[in-house]
Amino acid sequence: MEAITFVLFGATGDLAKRKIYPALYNLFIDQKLPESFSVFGLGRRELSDPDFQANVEKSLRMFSRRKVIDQENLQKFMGAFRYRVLDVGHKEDYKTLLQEIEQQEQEIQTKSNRMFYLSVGPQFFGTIAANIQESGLGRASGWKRLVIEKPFGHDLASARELNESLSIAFTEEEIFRIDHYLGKPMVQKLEVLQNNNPVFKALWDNRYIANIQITSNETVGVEERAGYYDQAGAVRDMFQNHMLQLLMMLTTHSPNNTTNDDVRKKKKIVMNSLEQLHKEDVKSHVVRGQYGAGAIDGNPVVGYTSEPNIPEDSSNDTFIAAKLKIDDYFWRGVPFYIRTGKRMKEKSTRIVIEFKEPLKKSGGTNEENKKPNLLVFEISPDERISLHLNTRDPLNKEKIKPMYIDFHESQANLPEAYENLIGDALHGDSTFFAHWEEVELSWQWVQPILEAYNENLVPLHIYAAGTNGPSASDELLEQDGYHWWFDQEEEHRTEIIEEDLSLATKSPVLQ
Ligand SMILES: NC(=O)C1=CN([C@@H]2O[C@H](COP(=O)(O)OP(=O)(O)OC[C@H]3O[C@@H](n4cnc5c(N)ncnc54)[C@H](OP(=O)(O)O)[C@@H]3O)[C@@H](O)[C@H]2O)C=CC1
Ligand SMILES: O=C1O[C@H](COP(=O)(O)O)[C@@H](O)[C@H](O)[C@H]1O
Repeated sequence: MEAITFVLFGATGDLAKRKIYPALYNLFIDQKLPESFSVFGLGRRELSDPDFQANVEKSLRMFSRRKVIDQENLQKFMGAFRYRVLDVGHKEDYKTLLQEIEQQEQEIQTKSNRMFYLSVGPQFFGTIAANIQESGLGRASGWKRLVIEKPFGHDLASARELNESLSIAFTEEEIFRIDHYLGKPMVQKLEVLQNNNPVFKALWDNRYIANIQITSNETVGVEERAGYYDQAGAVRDMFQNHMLQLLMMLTTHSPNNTTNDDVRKKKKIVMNSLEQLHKEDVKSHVVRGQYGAGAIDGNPVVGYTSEPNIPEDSSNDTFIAAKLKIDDYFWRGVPFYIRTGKRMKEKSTRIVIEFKEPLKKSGGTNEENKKPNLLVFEISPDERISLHLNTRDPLNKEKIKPMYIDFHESQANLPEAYENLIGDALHGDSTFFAHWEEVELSWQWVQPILEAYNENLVPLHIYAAGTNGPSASDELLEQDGYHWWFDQEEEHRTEIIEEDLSLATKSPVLQ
């Protein structure tokens, strides 16, 4: 791999500490960084190189999935890090930085490949891009790339404006928009699972699928992010990006051996086929919620408007459930229910595919226990694929008994989302990054919801912390004859797992 200079804006920030340094370290240990790799960390505060390196080491010890034990490797890794003061608005800071970077590139006599990672607030993106361009930092003799974090805009208009400002200095191929859900190992498997397993591929459409449910529930509240979150809400923080990306990754129908361009094209097709909501329809398709006081794991927690720095009269959304439809050959008629919320009963990100029930009653069997077939992708906190089937109860031949086929991979050895994504960006592979057209189409779909919220056309349901959200979200499915799977059925499911462990040798297991 060619030499790379990694220029990190926001090197003293929370994201760098919790995600970026551990990801780089794990890539280094896995020998996925080039031999010649240097990091210029940037921020306004004064820091010496040794102090900066000590901070990086602290972050590895706190947040890396691998224990830092090998001193020799650690010293080698640390040797790549230096820190420079740069205020994003000070043009002369960029010039000084350019001189330093050029000097170093000359020392190792290599082509200049520069990756600019903007781990700073989005209000700085445009200024930084312009200054990179103006200072000459963007004139690399090799490649240059820009990695940016969400939020990408506040609505459709601001996202477009932001994109224009980045285009001054970077082409679309050079921009890598991070959506960390796309880096999650299970999400990266969805397309491969579909394409390489005829049993899945054959069933992947409206002939066999009754509905699809995509959930990302969290138990945490707003935490220390009041300033950002009270302006964003669940719709911007999670739905417009992560949730719609999950929908795209699940529903694309791609040929085998797809290139990243194919994946992006297919995702765009899905977004273009989404039935557009009008502001007036939002109320019947979207449930808006905000958590009130309640309990998480038995511990009392305050409601959203009593959280520090949240205005008492805030009508910000901390929960959203929506019903979507994709009007294309494969998905016409299949409802997609998507929800995400804070201060929910459990932390769980999962996709549940509920299959249709075309089979006639099998003669003589008591079908009271019969359940629809379900295919479940658990994305986090654990990774698991499970298939729910019906079989004969060996103890009572007249009865149907649910059976559960389960594949579980230990998270411990899996790379983290940021590791996957930063590794891909260093290699120039943009498959698991959000293309501008997807981002624009996502904002376009969400825009009527933002407007309806703004004009108070959608009621704000207060739900108790530690529950499954407002009952209106259950009604969204009930009116179509469905329910959210696993909200009420936790015990039932645990029971099945335990029972099936005893049958493990008899049951087929997806491995
Ligand atoms: N933290 C997280 O988990 C996540 C964060 N993000 C996004 O990542 C970005 C960074 O977030 P986070 O690390 O939490 O933010 P922090 O507030 O923790 O860090 C902000 C960083 O920006 C630097 N900075 C601020 N103003 C300037 C300036 N004028 N010139 C130069 N540097 C400046 C700060 O350095 P200094 O004070 O030294 O100038 C600091 O390093 C944001 O866009 C956020 O939305 C996205 C997903 C998750
Ligand atoms: O991007 C964000 O994601 C996290 C949830 O991520 P997960 O990987 O833990 O599911 C969320 O807490 C945060 O509000 C949001 O900005």
